[in-house]
Amino acid sequence: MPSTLVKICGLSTAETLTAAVRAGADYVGLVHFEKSPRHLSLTEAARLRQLVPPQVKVVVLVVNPSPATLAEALREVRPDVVQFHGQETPEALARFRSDTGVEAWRAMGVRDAESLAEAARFHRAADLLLFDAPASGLPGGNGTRFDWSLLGAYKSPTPWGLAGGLTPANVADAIRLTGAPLVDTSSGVESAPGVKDVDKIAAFCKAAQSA
Ligand SMILES: O=C(O)c1ccccc1N[C@@H]1O[C@H](COP(=O)(O)O)[C@@H](O)[C@H]1O
Repeated sequence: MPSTLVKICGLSTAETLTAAVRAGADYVGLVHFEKSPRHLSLTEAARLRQLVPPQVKVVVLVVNPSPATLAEALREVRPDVVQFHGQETPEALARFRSDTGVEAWRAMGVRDAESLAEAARFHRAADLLLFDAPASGLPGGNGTRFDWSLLGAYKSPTPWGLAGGLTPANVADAIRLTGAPLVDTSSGVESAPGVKDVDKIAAFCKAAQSA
């Protein structure tokens, strides 16, 4: 079985970004959302982007961005992926992909089995569905998990990933229980909101890669 892909999100310093790359993360996430403790200006995100080697993909996270912000993010940061973490519609995502050729991920809050049925609306529009806990306070990045057993028998024509409250201590169980092909964490590798911890980043990657 191929090993689980790992995304470390909300990186905001050169030291922690480099730690994620060294630990073998497949994706590194840069948050552009002013209400987040992990927010980066596009200039800061562009500077960090330059430190990422070609084998690691850069994800820019946005929440209901304006067309101008989205265009500027693409121009400045040149991400491999844009992670949409708001109420973006399937039509908007499909248009984004055909206009730009950039990969589009859509985060979905999972409350119950119904939520997974709703995700089907995005099957042709998104490159990947990212199942996260429902929004509380922020649209994401709250360190809360949902009932992983909902994904136990999940089959999808669209690639998908698991997020929400994942930590070095629980990620292996999460992978075993859900079979997630990709796992994504932010709060779980921090010492305080917005402050990444290099040891936790290394422990998370190791636990996910050996699950
Ligand atoms: O990280 C944030 O501040 C954030 C803000 C707005 C939307 C999403 C955000 N983070 C993403 O949410 C999931 C789960 O995060 P956590 O591990 O539970 O903290 C993940 O994709 C984060 O990148």
